[in-house]
Amino acid sequence: MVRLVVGHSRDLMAAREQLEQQQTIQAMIVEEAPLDQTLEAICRMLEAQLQGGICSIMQADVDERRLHLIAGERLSTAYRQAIVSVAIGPDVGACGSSAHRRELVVCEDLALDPRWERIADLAASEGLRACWSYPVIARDGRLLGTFATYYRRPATPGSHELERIVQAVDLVALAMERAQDRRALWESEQRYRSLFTYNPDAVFSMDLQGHFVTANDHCAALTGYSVEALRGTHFSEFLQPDDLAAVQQTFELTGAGEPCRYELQVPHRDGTLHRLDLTTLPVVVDERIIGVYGIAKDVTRRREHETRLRILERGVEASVNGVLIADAGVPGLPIIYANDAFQRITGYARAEVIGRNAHFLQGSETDPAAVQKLRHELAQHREVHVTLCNYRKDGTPFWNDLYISPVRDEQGAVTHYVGIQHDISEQKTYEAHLAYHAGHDALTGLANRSLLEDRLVHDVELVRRQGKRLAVLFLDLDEFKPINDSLGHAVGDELLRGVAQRLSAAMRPGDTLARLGGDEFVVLLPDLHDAGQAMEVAERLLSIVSRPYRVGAHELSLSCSIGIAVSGADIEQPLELIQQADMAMYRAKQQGRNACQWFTPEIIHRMGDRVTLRNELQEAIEAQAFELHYQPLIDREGKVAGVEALLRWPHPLRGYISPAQFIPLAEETGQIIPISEWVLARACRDLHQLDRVGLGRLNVAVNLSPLQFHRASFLGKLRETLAVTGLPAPQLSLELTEGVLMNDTEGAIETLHALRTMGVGVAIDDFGTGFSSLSYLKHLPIDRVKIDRSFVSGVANSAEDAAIIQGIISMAHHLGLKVVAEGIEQEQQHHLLTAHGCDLFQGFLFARPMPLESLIEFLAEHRPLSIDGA
Ligand SMILES: Nc1nc2c(ncn2[C@@H]2O[C@@H]3COP(=O)(O)O[C@H]4[C@@H](O)[C@H](n5cnc6c(=O)[nH]c(N)nc65)O[C@@H]4COP(=O)(O)O[C@H]3[C@H]2O)c(=O)[nH]1
Repeated sequence: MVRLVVGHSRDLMAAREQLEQQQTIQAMIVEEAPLDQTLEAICRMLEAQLQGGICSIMQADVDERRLHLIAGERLSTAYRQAIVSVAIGPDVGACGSSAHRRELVVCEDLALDPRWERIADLAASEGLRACWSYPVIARDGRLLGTFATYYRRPATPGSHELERIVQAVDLVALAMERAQDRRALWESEQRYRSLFTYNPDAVFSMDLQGHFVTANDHCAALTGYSVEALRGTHFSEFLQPDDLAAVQQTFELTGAGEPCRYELQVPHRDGTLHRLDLTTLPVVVDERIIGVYGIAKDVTRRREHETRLRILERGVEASVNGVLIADAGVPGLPIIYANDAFQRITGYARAEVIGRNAHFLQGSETDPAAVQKLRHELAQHREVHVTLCNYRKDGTPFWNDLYISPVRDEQGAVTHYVGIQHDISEQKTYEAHLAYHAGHDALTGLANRSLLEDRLVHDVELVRRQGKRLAVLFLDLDEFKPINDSLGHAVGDELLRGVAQRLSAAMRPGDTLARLGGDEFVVLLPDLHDAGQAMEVAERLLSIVSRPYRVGAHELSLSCSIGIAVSGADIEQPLELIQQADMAMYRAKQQGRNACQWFTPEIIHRMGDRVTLRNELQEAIEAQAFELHYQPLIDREGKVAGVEALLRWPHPLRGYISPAQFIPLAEETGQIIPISEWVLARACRDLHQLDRVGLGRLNVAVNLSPLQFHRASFLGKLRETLAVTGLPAPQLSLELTEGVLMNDTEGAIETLHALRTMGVGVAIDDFGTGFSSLSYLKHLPIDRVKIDRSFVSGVANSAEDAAIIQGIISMAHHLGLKVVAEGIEQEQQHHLLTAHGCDLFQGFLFARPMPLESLIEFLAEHRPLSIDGA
């Protein structure tokens, strides 16, 4: 009984001890003691409960299908090392097999058990003979590990042992599961902490009132305040006043469970504004919203970048230049972008060009050298600028001034090419136009002086090498000026074009025909075997030019004078040939026009004369070295009816020089103006003096030069001269040639009316030699016409001249005009003219032009005088 009691109390003690051990282990589990320590404690507990049992625990790595030793201190180090990692498999010892089969595996005698073959010796040396392994399975069925119990003798478990083992395995499962849960929780915490800590954006949380609870370092960087300073601060303190209401609203929405996302400008502590992309989320714990999370991304730079990009993109889009972008990373450099201007310039729609290489714009006229340069530079990844001919979609060519630049990435590798194209077709056309005009005469389209000179220099060099000769023909029209003056510039221009056409048609390939201006043309004949050929050409041109022209209603005749200069073997200055031909032409003119003249050195002397004459004329003007002579006009009764003032130049060496010689030169040089002013003043003064000496108020006719008549100051000067000299206007007559009136007719008629108003008379000089007819006279406020001397000289012998004179006189009388005949040398002429009704007579027959003193004597002898008849 006592024994029983003793046995009973021993059981009780064992049970209590067991319970305490279990509680200790449960406490370790609850207190989260390290897993290996807890498991060792479980091993010790079971070893204490099972006589001779040695326990070890392995943890499963299901993914790798292995078991790793985690507890089993009672085993030797060598043995533990041997089983530190065991595969899970059907026949791998006791543990590998039980993990595989998920059931108790009993190896009763390790020495005999084939599953222990691999480490049978080791087990034997360890003194182990039996091993039972029990799988540790989680509540959800996962394999957690195995629990092994070794014996140093062959053994199989009885119910007692099994019961203890199952209890211990339950504790192992609990400890392992809790450890795994803890581990999972800790990992999850780490994950979320990482998300918070390492987030490149500012992450923060707020309580439901809007105070910061947590904030990562980026929040500090973004605001300029430390994380500590942020904590507890209300978000409103970081906002601009205008944003408060809107942010409050989104905060409330998020607080009510709705995530929000918006952009906001937030001032940094240093005053700079940062643009934030802000996301707010509710913080939900146990299905209850306890706060608001915020994630703020600083998009300031990105927005600035986007704005810049947008502006740039807009700039590219709106550019008047075509812009193409090609992908350098793809073979064939396909176009990936084309702007509107490209579409406008080329006519290709964007979709038609994307994906193609831009060389489809090239065509037959594209300069291969430009394309070569383009390819070469692009292959070197360099910028390139070329101007090349491209083609639009409709096939028309255009000039493309193209700049291509490589675009590089941060590593310097070329990723794209940007091509900027500028359609410079108009500019090219303009340049071609200018180039053409730089070398051509606008009126006739012939070469101009500049092109002529280039060709001359080139041709002289060529003929020198070929051993040939070159001739320069200088051609000047003979009667062009009067035609131009009388019929107007339009007719003159038409005539020049006609001449140019005829000359052009007569040229051979290689010849050059140029117009130097006015009525001067130059021909280069570069392919001469002998100089005689040049004369043949010149004569042919003379006859070509002299064929009649029809311009509008006018049938016109022209002739020309041609000077010829031929290159010698030793010519140094090719341009001299033009001067030489010019001088020869001038000589041809002097010799009666409509002629050709070779250049000879003797001509140079003659030309020198002309220059000398001009200089002497200038000296005479300055010294007022002219004289004025007067030739009387006689009326039908034989009385002196007036005088004509005629200019005389007493040359110190050459005696009196005829106005016919120097007046044309003076008109060319403009020297006629001071001369004319002197003549007018002198004539007025002289005639006024005649009156003062009692010889009466005689009319004086003064010749007017065209240049003088058309000057704006003409009438003013005339009034001034009359006023200064005191000559009454009715005593003055002005003699004009027909040509003067035809040129600028409107202005001329106006001037004539002004003269009539003043009382100054007007006579048409040299009547009959011009191109006009009498009919135009009726529109003119004139007083008289002077029949040209050439008709008067023929009146006695030529019936035709007599008829013309008769016609002129009757028509003039019909218009109320007086008729003067000049150059009367014979009585018979006077007689006939009187018979035809001529009113006034002038000529050597009555008196030669004479100085004023002689005129005074003449008048004294021929009294009484009258101005009424004039
Ligand atoms: N053979 C011949 N000739 C006669 C006879 N009677 C007069 N003459 C000449 O005929 C010319 C008449 O002048 P014109 O036809 O106006 O032609 C003038 C006139 O056009 C121009 N001229 C003369 N003086 C002036 C002047 O002061 N100013 C301007 N602009 N031209 C002038 O020079 C031209 C020539 O003048 P001149 O040599 O003085 O020549 C004068 C005169 O000497 C004659 O019976 N027989």
